[in-house]
Amino acid sequence: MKKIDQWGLEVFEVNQLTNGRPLTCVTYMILQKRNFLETFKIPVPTLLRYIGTVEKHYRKENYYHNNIHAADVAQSVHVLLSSPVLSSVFTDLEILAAIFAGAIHDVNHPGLNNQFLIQTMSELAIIYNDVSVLENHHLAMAFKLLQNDGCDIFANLSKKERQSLRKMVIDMVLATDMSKHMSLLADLRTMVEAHKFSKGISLSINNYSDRIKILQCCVHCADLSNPTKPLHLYKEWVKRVLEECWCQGDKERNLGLAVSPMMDRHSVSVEKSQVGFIDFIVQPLWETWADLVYPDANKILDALQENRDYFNSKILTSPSME
Ligand SMILES: COc1ccc(C2=NN(C(C)C)C(=O)[C@@H]3CC=CC[C@H]23)cc1C#CC(=O)NCc1ccccc1
Ligand SMILES: [Mg+2]
Ligand SMILES: [Zn+2]
Repeated sequence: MKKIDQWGLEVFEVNQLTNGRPLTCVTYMILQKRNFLETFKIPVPTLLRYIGTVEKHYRKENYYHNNIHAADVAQSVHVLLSSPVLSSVFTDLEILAAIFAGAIHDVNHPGLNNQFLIQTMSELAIIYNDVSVLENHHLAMAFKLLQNDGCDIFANLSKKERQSLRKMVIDMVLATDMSKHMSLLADLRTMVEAHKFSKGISLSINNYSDRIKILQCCVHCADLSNPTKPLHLYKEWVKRVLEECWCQGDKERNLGLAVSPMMDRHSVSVEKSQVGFIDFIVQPLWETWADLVYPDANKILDALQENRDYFNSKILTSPSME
């Protein structure tokens, strides 16, 4: 139980121990730990039925975008929102929404990215008119499953709470679309700069757009947290994400489509691209988040630096080793 509060939970072990139900286990433990089952009158059987159904709708055949990733993101959100700097900032409803968003944020992911779905004019791209196709699908699926018999975990929330939670979850999951990354990061930077002037005053944000911005970044950070975890976990995620990308690359090649650089198993240097991923995407986001919650995320930032140095050192040695 106490491990549920730690950064770097052995989520692959949890997957083994739970016979492939890490999401159900982790989500239950988090809500239990936060006493949300009482606060929001969520009956345990209803929770297990709903989250068990959601877990089944994550595709186990995906190397990366599966229920283990969902459990990892939900638990990472839980730890990030436990940051002392954020302790009295968010309401229980906002925290419930963020953990729920983390748990469902990739449900029924096809193991293909938006670009592929759009280029092949897939059913999903037609339904969502090429706009955040995957992210809209994950949301629609998650809320649809709530309507299954005995699955409405939010049945005992007030109408107002249900509407507010639904809006926040939609805003958070849509923000996990990487095409939104740069604008989200720019907004977070602006907020952190503004906050620096109100030195010392604890993070007091009273308008929805600033509050949701931080929650969106929290879920986005959790979604991009692989490089900040203990190296053995990070390496397992790299293996999985590349395997999934290369499967897509193979499909693109077979369809005569241009193979995106990251998807080509013959071209990518794993180490070089990981360093690129950290330098261009992960580090800028995490140093801004670490600024916001200073000093609570310093250890995470150090782990990121160590992992980057590890992959960077591998680049320097591999050419000469060949
Ligand atoms: C654990 O590694 C990873 C974990 C996740 C991702 C994700 N990438 N993207 C985009 C950035 C291509 C997504 O939209 C995915 C869906 C949502 C969030 C992030 C996901 C990429 C890698 C990687 C890598 C890797 O080795 N070089 C590839 C790379 C190098 C430089 C810049 C971008 C990618
Ligand atoms: Mg996603
Ligand atoms: Zn994800």
